[in-house]
Order: sequence, then C-alpha cells, then structure tokens
Amino acid sequence: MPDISRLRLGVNIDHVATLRNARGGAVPDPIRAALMAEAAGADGITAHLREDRRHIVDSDIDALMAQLTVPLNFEMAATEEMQAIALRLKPHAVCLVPEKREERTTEGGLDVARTEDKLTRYIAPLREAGCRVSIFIAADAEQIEAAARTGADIIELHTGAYCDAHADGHMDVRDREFEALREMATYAHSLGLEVHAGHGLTFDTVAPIAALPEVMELNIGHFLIGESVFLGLEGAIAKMRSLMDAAR
Ligand SMILES: CC(=O)[C@@H](O)[C@H](O)COP(=O)(O)O
Ligand SMILES: NCC(=O)COP(=O)(O)O
Repeated sequence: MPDISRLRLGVNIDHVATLRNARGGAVPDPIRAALMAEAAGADGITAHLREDRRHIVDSDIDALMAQLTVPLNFEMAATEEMQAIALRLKPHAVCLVPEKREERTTEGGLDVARTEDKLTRYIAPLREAGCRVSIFIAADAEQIEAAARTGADIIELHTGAYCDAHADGHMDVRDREFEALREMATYAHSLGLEVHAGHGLTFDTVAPIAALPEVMELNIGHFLIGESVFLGLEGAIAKMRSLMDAAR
C-alpha cells in the first residue's frame, strides 16, 4: 500500500488568470496567487495552458517555472505545440487532458483506449525529458488499463460527475459515481499507477475522495479561488487542507 500519511494538495490557479483576463491587464496576478498558495501549504501548483489561452498564458507558465519552489503540474492537451512547450520547460509533471475549444471546462477524461498507440509515442519523450506523466481520465477500467500500457506514471481521476451530482442533490448518482471512483482508484493502483483525483472538489465533497487510501494527490482550483473571496486564499487552502487531513 502507498504511504497514506501525506495526501498532497495541488492548487490550480487557472481561475485567477480567468479574472485577470476578464479585464485585460495584470491583476489579479496568478503567479502571486501561486506563491501565496505555496506559502499557505500547497504541495504543488497546477496550471492548464489551454490551446485558446483563455486563462493561463505562456508567460504565466514561464514565470511559474522560474519562481515556484514546489512542483508544477502542467496540464495540457496532447498536441505537438504543447509537447514542444513541455520539452522546453521540463515541468515536474505533465497532465494530459482532453480539450474542446467550445467547452466551459474539461468534460470527461482522455479517451486513452482509442488513442493508445499515439499516446504511447507522445508520452515517451516527455518521460525521457524527466517529466512525470499523468493522464486525466474517467473512472473506467478499459481507459485505466490502456493508460497503464502507455507508460504514464499517474492517472488523475475526474471527480467532476461526482461533484456535480452532489451539487444538484442527486445523491443516488453521486454515490454511484463515488463507488466507481473508489473501485477504479484501487484498480489503477493494482496496475502500478499512482492515483490522483480532481475537478470540481469543494469543502462538501472532498472528504470521501481524500479518504481513498490509493489517492496520493488532489488538484483543486475553481472552488478554492472562488472561496478565497470570502476566506482569503490562505484561509480557503487551510480549511481544505484540514478537511483532507481529517479524512485521512
Ligand atoms: C483538467 C481539469 O480538470 C482542470 O484542472 C482543468 O484545468 C479544467 O479546465 P479549466 O480550468 O479551464 O476549467
Ligand atoms: N485537474 C483538476 C484541477 O486541477 C482542478 O480542477 P477544478 O477544481 O478547478 O475544477
């Protein structure tokens, strides 16, 4: 079994950049938020450089690489452009995510089963460059088996459907989604994959996911950035951290 004593918290700062970009200009600064998150106990920073640069932009990634002392988890689509950026910057981790330009946020996981050979070739140079490679994925056995064959180090389970069902009050759906996440965390770990989870997690939904013994890292962004309006970024991170620790 993995060491369950330390569940890592990666803070996603995308939506500080969303707010900055809503007006143009330089504020609020996502790098300042990342450094504050680091000081508040984040174990890592996550940032998603979307193809359309709707929030994080290239210069943000350069600045994060230069200034962070905790690991950067660089989320990106599996495109040639993004691979070149990752190979140039060599972030600690690269998380491959599905991307549709018209979506509001990431819908579902990467279809690894249908693109296995291509992804295997795509991942190899990233690993050779020293990046840990993660795949953002649905809680689905076929996808997880394919992910294990690609040579990826990690899968990140998409918790969005579980969180949405909770928010909508569909507790039967939420419980089914949670059960799939629980089973697939165990299964992925049995295949030698490190297991992370994230998307849409809140103070109300984090504890059951944090309690899963195979889960080593949670990546949380949108809710924490929103909640920082009320609690401050440090306060929001501290509360999330204590809920995670209490669940473990
Ligand atoms: C992959 C994932 O779930 C998120 O971390 C991702 O960054 C979502 O994209 P947006 O931040 O653009 O909603
Ligand atoms: N990979 C998930 C992530 O980084 C954060 O997602 P969200 O909390 O912004 O939905």
